[in-house]
Amino acid sequence: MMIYLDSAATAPMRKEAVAAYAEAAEKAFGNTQSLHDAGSAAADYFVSCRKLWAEFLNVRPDGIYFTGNASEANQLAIRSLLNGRPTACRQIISTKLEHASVLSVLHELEKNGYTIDYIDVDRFGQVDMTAFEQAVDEETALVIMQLVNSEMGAVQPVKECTQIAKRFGVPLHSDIVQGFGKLPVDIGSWGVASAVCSAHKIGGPKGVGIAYLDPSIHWQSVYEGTTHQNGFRAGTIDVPGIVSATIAAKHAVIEQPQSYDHARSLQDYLLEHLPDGVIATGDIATKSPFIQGLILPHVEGQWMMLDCNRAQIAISTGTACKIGYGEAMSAMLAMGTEPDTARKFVRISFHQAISTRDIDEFIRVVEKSLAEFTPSS
Ligand SMILES: Cc1ncc(COP(=O)(O)O)c(C=O)c1O
Repeated sequence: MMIYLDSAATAPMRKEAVAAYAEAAEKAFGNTQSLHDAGSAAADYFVSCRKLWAEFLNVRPDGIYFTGNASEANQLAIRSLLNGRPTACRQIISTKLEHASVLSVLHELEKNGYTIDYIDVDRFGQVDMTAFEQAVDEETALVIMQLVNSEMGAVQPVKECTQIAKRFGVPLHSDIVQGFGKLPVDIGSWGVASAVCSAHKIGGPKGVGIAYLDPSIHWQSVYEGTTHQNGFRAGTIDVPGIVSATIAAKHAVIEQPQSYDHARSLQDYLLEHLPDGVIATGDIATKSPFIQGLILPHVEGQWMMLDCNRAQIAISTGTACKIGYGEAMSAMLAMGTEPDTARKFVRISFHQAISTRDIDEFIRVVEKSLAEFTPSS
């Protein structure tokens, strides 16, 4: 059986989430907009899911929206918030460690007259808070700060950044995809304007994104004339997918402290047994233990990934959304890593079913690979 060390790309579905999908697909197949009983049954499920997500995030239920994935949720939340900001505010503050779905929106916004201020990060991926504080002012339109970086696992101080931004009346959007259900998350008390989660990273189905938009903040839909979800997102609502995502989230939230401890023990075990010459990236004391970057001594990440795959171990060379575009190590470059070193990067990521025996097997394959592939070969 495959040893799956790539949960940051997507996690296996929880069996409770699969069962919940099947049940809701039968009982709640109606269109939530329909006025007959089938529509009402679907709408009831939808309303319950909104309430539950509001509890998970500690926010108001009328701020919860569902989308086709977190990439779409990032895009819609960012654009909806910007549409509600004064036209004179044209500066956006973020970092180069954001997910591709955010970086691509920023790229488009830059072409449309916004200035993007990418705050420097240190070699561990931590945002420079002095530079951040100096960059925000009344003319800032939006701050975009992810919670956990998907390549290195660096955790950003989202709460502190939100407080600083709020002093100037600036909203903050946070992509919490790699943090929700893994680290303690309290969106309500952090005070962020918007946050985004993805169901498939926590054992839910592919194709469900969750967005929170603070209902007290002025935002404007990117769609015209849609009556779905308060205009935030157009289209018939995927109730079975949302029910399944909600059940997955419920389990992830309940199990979060144990999952964290488990990931931490796997990370520590891996670091104690690292093969000679392999360097662990990130600040172990502050990073997410669910994601571990490794720099190999003389082998390219792509090569190691293929070698592991031959041994039935799934790892990755970075975020799945960028692979194939020659940018897999862009986060590392932002952290000041040389391109040659960045190419020797692999990422492994953990979930509940991984054991230290799986880590032993991974180490054995890496050691064998490194020994076989000498620089002169
Ligand atoms: C930090 C982060 N944000 C957003 C996404 C996009 O999630 P989805 O696959 O639901 O679009 C990912 C997935 O790789 C991610 O790691």
